[in-house]
Amino acid sequence: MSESLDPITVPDRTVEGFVQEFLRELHFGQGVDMSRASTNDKYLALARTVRHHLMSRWMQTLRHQGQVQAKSVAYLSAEFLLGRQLDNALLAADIDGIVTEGLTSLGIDLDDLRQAEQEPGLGNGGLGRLAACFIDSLATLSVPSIGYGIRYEYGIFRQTFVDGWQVEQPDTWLELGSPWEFPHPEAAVKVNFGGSTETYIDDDGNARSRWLPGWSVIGVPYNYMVPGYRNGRVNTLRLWSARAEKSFDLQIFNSGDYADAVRAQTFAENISKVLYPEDSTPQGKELRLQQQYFFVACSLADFLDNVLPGDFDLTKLPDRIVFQLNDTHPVIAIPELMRLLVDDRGWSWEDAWAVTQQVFAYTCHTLLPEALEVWSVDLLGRLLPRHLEIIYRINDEFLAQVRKAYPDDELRVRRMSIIAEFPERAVRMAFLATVAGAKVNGVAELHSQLLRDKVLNDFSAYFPDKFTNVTNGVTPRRFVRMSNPALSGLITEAIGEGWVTDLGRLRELEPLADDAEFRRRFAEIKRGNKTRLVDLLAARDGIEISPDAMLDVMVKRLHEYKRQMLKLLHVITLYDRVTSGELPIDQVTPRTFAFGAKAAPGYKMAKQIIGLINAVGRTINTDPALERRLRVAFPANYNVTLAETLVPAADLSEQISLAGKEASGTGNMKFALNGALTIGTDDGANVEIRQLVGDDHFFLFGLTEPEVADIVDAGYRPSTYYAANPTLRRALDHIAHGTFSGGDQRVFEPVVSNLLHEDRFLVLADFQSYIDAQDRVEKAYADQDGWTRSAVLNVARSGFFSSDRSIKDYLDRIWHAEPVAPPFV
Ligand SMILES: [N-]=[N+]=N[C@]1([C@H](N)O)O[C@H](CO)[C@@H](O)[C@H](O)[C@H]1O
Repeated sequence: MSESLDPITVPDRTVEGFVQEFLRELHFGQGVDMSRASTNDKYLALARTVRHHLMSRWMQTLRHQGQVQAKSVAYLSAEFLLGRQLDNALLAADIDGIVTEGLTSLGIDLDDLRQAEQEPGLGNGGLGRLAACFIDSLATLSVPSIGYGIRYEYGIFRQTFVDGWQVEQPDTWLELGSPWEFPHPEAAVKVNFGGSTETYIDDDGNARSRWLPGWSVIGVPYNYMVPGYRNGRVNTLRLWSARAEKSFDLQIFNSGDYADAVRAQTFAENISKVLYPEDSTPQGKELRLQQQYFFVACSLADFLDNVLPGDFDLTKLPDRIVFQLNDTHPVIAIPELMRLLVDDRGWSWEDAWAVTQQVFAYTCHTLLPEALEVWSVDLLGRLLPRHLEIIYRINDEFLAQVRKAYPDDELRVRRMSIIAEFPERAVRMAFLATVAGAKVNGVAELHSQLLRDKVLNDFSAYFPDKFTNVTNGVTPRRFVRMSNPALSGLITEAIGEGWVTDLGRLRELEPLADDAEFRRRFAEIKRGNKTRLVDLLAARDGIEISPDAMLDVMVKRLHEYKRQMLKLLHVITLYDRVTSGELPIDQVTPRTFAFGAKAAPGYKMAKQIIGLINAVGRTINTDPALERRLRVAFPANYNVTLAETLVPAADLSEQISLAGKEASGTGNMKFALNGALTIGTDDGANVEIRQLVGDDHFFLFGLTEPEVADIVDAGYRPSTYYAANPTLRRALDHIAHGTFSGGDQRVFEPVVSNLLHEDRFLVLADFQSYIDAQDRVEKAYADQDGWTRSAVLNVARSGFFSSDRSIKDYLDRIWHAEPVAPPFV
C-alpha cells in the first residue's frame, strides 16, 4: 500500500479532542467505562492516548530516515535507565495543559495516574541514566539515531529495608502493563551460541573458518518512542527480549514430561530475564556474557538486515553508521561484525577489518581496574568459539604492528596484548575496544586525562589521535523543565524558554543573582520544592523532615570509592559535638542528611554501610537532645522518580569521592542545575563544575589525584590518622563501641576495622579537610541571601552540563554526523 494511501493522522490537540480520544481508549483499549475503570485502566488509556500525539512524528521520522539514509548513530548500551515516560511524553508533545484540563473535566487527577506508572529500571546508575539522557538529546538535536539494548523482564531490584538492612525484591515493572512499548515479533532475530568452528576451503580456494553453533535463541524487538522536545522528531529505542525458538515442545509434553516441554523456553528467557545489579563491580558470570552477545547480535543483524536498504554497499558502512559502545558491555560487537562480514558475506579479512575499524567508538566510564571487564578464553571459547578465533587474529595482527613500532620491547607487547595471561588467559574487552575503535573517550576532562596517562597509557602513546574527551551531561527536559516546574517558570519568565534546548542561555540569569527580588523568589521556590519532598517522604516512607532545615543530600549507588562513610563520619561528628556538650544544640544549623543508595546484592561491605547509615539515623532521629535539629532521612529504593523530587529540593550536594575514582558523576550536574551548592573533591566532573561556577560557590576539599597517588605509593597507613585526630577517633569509636547498635560492638566491626587497616579510598586521610569544609558550609548557610546568590550562580553557570552539549561534542569529535531537519515541524 503506497504511503499516500496511508495518511498519518494527527490527533486533535484540543481538550474536547483529548477527552474523546481518552474515553475511546478506555472503552476500546481497556474495555471498561469510567464507572468501573481502575486507576491503572485510566493510566493505560491515558498513556495510549498520549502516544497517539507522537505516533505520526515517529512514523514520519522512520519514513524520512528511510528516504534520506543520512549517517546515523546507533547507541549500544546494556542499560537504559529511562525513568517514567508519561510526563516526558506530555512535555515533548506539548499537551500537558490540555491533558490536565481534560482529565479534570472527567474528575480525574493527573497526579494519581502518574503514580500508577512503573519506572522501567533497566539500569544501575550513572551509566544507564546517561544513555537515557543521550537518546533524549539525540532526538531533540534531531540526529538520526537508534538506541539498542535489552528489555529485562526484571530491572534493578526494588530495595526495601528490614531493621535498616537492605533486602532486595524483584522489580515487577511489567506486571501492570507496559503501554510505551511496541513488540515486533515479525522482526525477530535468531542468535546462536556454543558449538565449535571448522575450517574449510571456499570456492576461491581460500582457507576459511566457520561457526557450527550448538544452540540458539530468538531475539524479539520491542520499540520505544524517543521523542525530541517539540521538534517533530521521534527516534526509536529498540530493546531485545529473548525467547526460545521452539517455546513449547508438544511431543515432550504429550510424553508427560511437562517441565521438559518448556525447558528450552525457560532457558532462553533467562537471557533477558534480569539486569545484573552491579555498578562498577562486574561479576563475569556466563549469563552476563550471553546477555551482552545476545543484544549485540540482534542489534547488528537488525541494522544490517532491516534498517539498511537491501542493496546497501557495506563498504560504505562508515558513511552510514557509527556504533557507540557504552562501556565494555557491548564490545563483543566488534568480532560479531567481523564474523558477519567475513563468514556470512564472504569478505576478505582485510576488507572487513578496514570497515570495522571505522564504525565503532568506545566510551570508557570507569577508572577502577576491577570494573574493566575481562572474559576468560575458556568461557569465551565455549560460548562464542568463532568470536574467540577472530579476537585472537585481531590481537596477533595488532601485536605484530606494536612489535614493529617498538622492536625489542616484549614487556610492552605483553602489556598491550588484548589477551591477558595472568591470573588466567582472558580477553581484556577495554583493550579490544581501544584497538578496534575509531575513537576512545572518557566522560570528564580529568577522567580522560587519567585514561591517557595511566589506565590506557600504552595505547594513548601508540594511538595518540584516538583518545578524546566528552564530558557527561544531563537532559534539561527531565531534570529541570519536568522535575522543577517552579524554577523553570522563574527562568522562562526571566530569559524566555529557549534554555530548554539551549542550556547555555542560563548564563543570562547571572545578573539576576544580584537582584534581591529574584533571589527572594528563587529561595521561595527552593522552599516549595522542599515542602514537596517533605510530603512525598512522609507518604512514601513515613519519614518526617522539616522544610526549614538545610537539605544535605548524598544520592548515588553505594560504593566505597564514593565514600558514603566519609559523609557518615561527619554526621557522627556533629552528633558527638552536641551529645558531648561541646556544641550547644541551639547553635546547630538545622540540617537533614538525606541518603539514597542501592548496594549490589553481593557487595557485603556496601550492605554493611547501608545498615550503619540506618542505625546512625535511628539513633539521631530518636535522640531528644537533638531536638529534631539534626535528622537523617534514608528513603528506600532510590531511583529516577525519587531523584526528580529530591534534586530540586536540595541545598547541598555531596560529591565526595576519592580524587581519581569517580569517572564523572552526573548527579553532581543535576544538583548544580537545580540550585544546590556542591561540597566535593577535585574528582570527575566536579573539577569542571568548580571551574565554571567559581571557587566562591563550591566547597572544595580533600587530596587531589596526584596527592592520592603519592600517599598510596608511599604506603598509606590509615591508623596513623586515627591516632593523630581526636575528632576522628571519637567518631570511629562511637561506631566501634556500639553507640548506634545498642552496645553491640560486633555488628559494624568490619566497617571500622576496614577503615583502620585498609581504607582503600582514604576516608581517614580526607576526614579533617572534609570536616573543615563542612564548617565553611555552616557559616555560608547562615547567610541565607548569600547562599541563594551562590545557588543562582550555580544554575546560571551550569548550562555546559546539558547532554545536548555532550552530544554536540560526540558529533564533532567522534561521530562526524549531522542533525537532519525533522520531516515536518
Ligand atoms: N559504570 N560506570 N560508570 C559510571 C557510573 N557508575 O555508572 O558511569 C557514569 C556515567 O558516565 C559516571 O558518571 C560515573 O562516574 C561512573 O562511575
